[in-house]
Amino acid sequence: MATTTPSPTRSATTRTTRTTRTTTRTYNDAIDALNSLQTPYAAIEARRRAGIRPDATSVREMRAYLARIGYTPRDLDRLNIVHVAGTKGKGSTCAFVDSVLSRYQRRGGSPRRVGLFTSPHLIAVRERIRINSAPISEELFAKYFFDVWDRLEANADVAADDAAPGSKPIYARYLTLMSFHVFLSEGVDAAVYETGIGGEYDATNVVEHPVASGISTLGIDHVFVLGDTVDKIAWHKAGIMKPGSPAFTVEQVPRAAEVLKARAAEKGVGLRVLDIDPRLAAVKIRPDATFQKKNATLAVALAETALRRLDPSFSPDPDALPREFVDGLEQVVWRGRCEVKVEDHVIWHVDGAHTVDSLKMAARWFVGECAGRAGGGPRVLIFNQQGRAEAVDFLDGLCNTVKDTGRGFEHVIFCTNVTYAATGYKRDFVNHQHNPADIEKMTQQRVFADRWKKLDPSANVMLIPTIEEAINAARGLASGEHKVQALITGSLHLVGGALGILESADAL
Ligand SMILES: Nc1ncnc2c1ncn2[C@@H]1O[C@H](COP(=O)(O)OP(=O)(O)OP(=O)(O)O)[C@@H](O)[C@H]1O
Ligand SMILES: [Mg+2]
Ligand SMILES: [Mg+2]
Repeated sequence: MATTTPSPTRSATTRTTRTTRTTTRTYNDAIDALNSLQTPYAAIEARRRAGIRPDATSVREMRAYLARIGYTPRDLDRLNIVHVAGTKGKGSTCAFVDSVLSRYQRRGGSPRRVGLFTSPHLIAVRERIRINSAPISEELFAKYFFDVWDRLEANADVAADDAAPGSKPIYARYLTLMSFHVFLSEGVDAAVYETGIGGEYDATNVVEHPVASGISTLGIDHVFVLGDTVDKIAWHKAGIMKPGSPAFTVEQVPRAAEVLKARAAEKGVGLRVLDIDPRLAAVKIRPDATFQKKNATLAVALAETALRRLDPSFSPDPDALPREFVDGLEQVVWRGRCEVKVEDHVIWHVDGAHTVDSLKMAARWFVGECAGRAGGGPRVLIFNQQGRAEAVDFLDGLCNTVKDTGRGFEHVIFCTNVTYAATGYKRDFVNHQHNPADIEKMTQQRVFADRWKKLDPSANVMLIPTIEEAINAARGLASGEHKVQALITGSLHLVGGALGILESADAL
């Protein structure tokens, strides 16, 4: 083991170096070094102002980094990758596929080991890289993190035309690169990959021969990077379809469907558009909602395709899903999505939705849960979405979906993503991409509050600095026999911080 923590070298994509020098290489050292690879707020703003959008250089750069750590894209074929893009439902679809494959894995035979790569993380960075459904340990994370670090430095000049010599990939790309090293080193033979942003130019798109590609529900998100219309967004997502690999999607809005079809034809890919799988009628999908059945439908097709590749004797039954599929779908664990946690005085509804459409979905789910209960104490919303000005427009659908039931939120709390009142952020949540002054002054939360007061003048709107204090404020609203019915939503950072507090521990 080396005795010094490396400090990040200067690079085209890394602008500030914040790594603290220590003499060990622990998980915390790895997270500090990783955090130093975040593009700082000022640089993001400069790019935005200059209108710089991602292009093919990002995938070329990933190939260069892959070479520096000792792999070729061909090596990735050993991972038998299922690749998923989409605006919403990527993570859920990937979790379903992983859960099904893990059931086959546990039975023995094929696959021998299942990898899952998802983003963002909810509670700890290491949950983005899982083996047999479990986040890799802190020790393993630190080991592979610094392996990659050292290899990048030792081969700093390899493929110098495609990635600046001595540079390191930015945060999400580093984790993508590291996941390949983890999975290849640990003998994973089936891996499920969620794209980060988009598809065509996403770091995961260095994969050339996926076993199957899946495109989940498309809608509007990340407009600065991907474009402001659903057809532009669909173009990016369609970039994960590869000649020679089957591709699947679900019913989409017409403009998105057209683009997917056209790009599939261009690439010579047979794209199948799936209706909700009738075999799911016998499966308890949670939540019992159309969007989740679409995710499950896509997952079934992807898992069947992967299993057929891994085990030539596997043949899907058109009439019923095998036990492993049913168990995998029913018992999947995908935290922070449609979770209910019951305390003495509060029923918490926790969902990481953070787009216009998914927030409406989350609101409908909340209303449905509340409707199932007699009486019901005050309705409380805890909301945040940091650093995205357009997030104020997320509020209309959320407010109206609940209000349309005849009863809106009586109390609405806007807080920042700062976890704790006393100690600030957990290391895994440090985010240099936000303007610290905005968090300090609660600039964004004030805009949210003003909008909500217009949407629902009868609501009691509060601004509270941290997640911890927001949770305590909601608890303080309980009175009498009826429990507070609280919805926490708007951001996975918020939801991850909240789960950590509600479970008074690392909820992983
Ligand atoms: N198919 C869908 N259509 C609309 N909303 C969805 C769909 N699937 C999930 N959601 C909503 O979006 C939230 C996030 O789901 P999930 O983590 O699967 O999405 P994702 O595509 O991975 O999102 P992210 O952009 O955070 O990576 C869920 O909690 C749910 O409210
Ligand atoms: Mg997203
Ligand atoms: Mg996700």
